Amino acid sequence: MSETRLAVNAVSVEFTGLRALDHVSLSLATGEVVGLIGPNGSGKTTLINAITGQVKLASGTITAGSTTLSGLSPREVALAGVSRSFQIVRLFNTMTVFENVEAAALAKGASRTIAAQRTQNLLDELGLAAKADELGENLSYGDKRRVEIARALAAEPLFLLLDEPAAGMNDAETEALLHTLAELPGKRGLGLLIIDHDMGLIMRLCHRLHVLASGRTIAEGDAAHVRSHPAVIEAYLGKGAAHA
Ligand SMILES: Nc1ncnc2c1ncn2[C@@H]1O[C@H](COP(=O)(O)OP(=O)(O)OP(=O)(O)O)[C@@H](O)[C@H]1O
Repeated sequence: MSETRLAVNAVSVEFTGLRALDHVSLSLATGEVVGLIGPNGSGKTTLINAITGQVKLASGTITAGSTTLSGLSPREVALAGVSRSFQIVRLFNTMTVFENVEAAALAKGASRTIAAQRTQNLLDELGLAAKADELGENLSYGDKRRVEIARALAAEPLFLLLDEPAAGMNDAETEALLHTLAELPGKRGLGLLIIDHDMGLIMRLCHRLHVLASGRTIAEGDAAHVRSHPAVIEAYLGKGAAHA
C-alpha cells in the first residue's frame, strides 16, 4: 500500500486575544502512530480542531495526500478521509451501539448491506459485539469511548485523530484499548494521531511524539529524545527543572 501523508504546515489559530497555535507543523503518514502531548491549554485539541475544520486557520495550510483540507467544512474533511473522536464523547444516546456505528458508515455513503457488515466487523474488533443492542445512554464510560472509536472507524478513514481516548478508563480498559489501537495502523493502513495525558499509554503506543507548549512546537521525535529534552522537562515541571 502506498503511503499518504497528513501535513500540517505552519498553522496558526487565533481566538480573541489569544494565539492558540503559532506556526505549528506536523506530519503523519499512513501506518504511523504519533502522540500529540503537552501541558493543559497548550493547543492539542485546537490542532485537531484545525485539521478537522472545526476552527478556522489564521494562517498555514493542511493537506492529506493531494487534497487541501484547510478551508473545508468538518463534513468535507471527514469525507476526505480524516475521522476524529472528541474529548467529551458524542454518541446518540437513544440509539443502540449497532445503530450508532451503522449511522456513521451510512453517513460516509456505504449501502445498508455494507454498513451493517462493516458495523458487525467493527463491533467484533473493538470487543463490543455483546453490547450491540444496548442503548448509548446505558453504556459504561469505557464502552462509550470504544463506540466512539468504532464510529470514527466506520467511515474507513485514512487518518484517525483521537482526543484523550483513555480518559476516565480504568487500567484494564486502558490496556485493552492500547492493544486495539496498536493494531489499527497495520491492520487498516491508517495513520493515528493521539492526544492523551496517560504517558504510559502514549510511550508504549506511539512511534513518534510531537510536543506543544503555549501553542508552539517545543520538541518532536522518539520517546527517548522527547523525554530528555530540556524544553519538555521545563514545560511539564516548571522553570529550572531542566537544570535541576
Ligand atoms: N473556542 C475557543 N475560544 C477561545 N479560546 C479557546 C477556544 N478553544 C480553546 N481555547 C483556548 O486555546 C488554548 C488551547 O486550548 P486547547 O484546548 O487546544 O488545549 P489542550 O492542549 O488541548 O488542553 P487540555 O490538555 O487541557 O485539553 C487554551 O488557552 C484555551 O483556553
